[in-house]
Amino acid sequence: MWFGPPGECIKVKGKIESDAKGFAVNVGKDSNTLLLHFNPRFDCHGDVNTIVCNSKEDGTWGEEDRKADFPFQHGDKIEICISFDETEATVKLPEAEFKFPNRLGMEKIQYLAVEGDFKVKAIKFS
Ligand SMILES: CCCO[C@@H]1O[C@H](CO)[C@@H](O[C@@H]2O[C@H](CO)[C@H](O)[C@H](OCc3cn(Cc4ccccc4)nn3)[C@H]2O)[C@H](O)[C@H]1NC(C)=O
Repeated sequence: MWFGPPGECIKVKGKIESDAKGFAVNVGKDSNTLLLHFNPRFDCHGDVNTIVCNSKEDGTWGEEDRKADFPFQHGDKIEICISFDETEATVKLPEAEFKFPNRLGMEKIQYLAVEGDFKVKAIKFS
């Protein structure tokens, strides 16, 4: 099942564990080819309260992009809305929005994975 860019968004609804160290939302072609690895870190890999974004091409990570804002707290129930076009991916949260370049020029995705300390409640393609 392919998911295309024109104005669609992937909504991931869930709850951040109360003792979360970090979680990640990955979208792309498969686990080795990611348009976006969106990885909020509460305390892991030496990062505290930092969102790390990256791409992955044939299994190789790209250049990390660390965001300034960290609009997450332990135990939060959130909805993350991911959309993208030929130039960039957009991650929309209730009070924040993050952009990440579409480095791979991906035009549609067929892979979504949520990992780490996040309890998925619902996933919606709209
Ligand atoms: C300072 C020299 C070493 O640099 C460090 O190199 C690490 C290894 O490449 C970087 O960590 C990796 O960053 C990647 C993004 O650039 C990914 O986040 C790598 O994690 C992949 C992954 C996901 N998961 C599942 C998961 C996800 C979230 C929570 C719990 C499990 N397990 N491993 C994560 O291991 C880490 O971000 C990087 N730190 C810096 C400051 O550059």
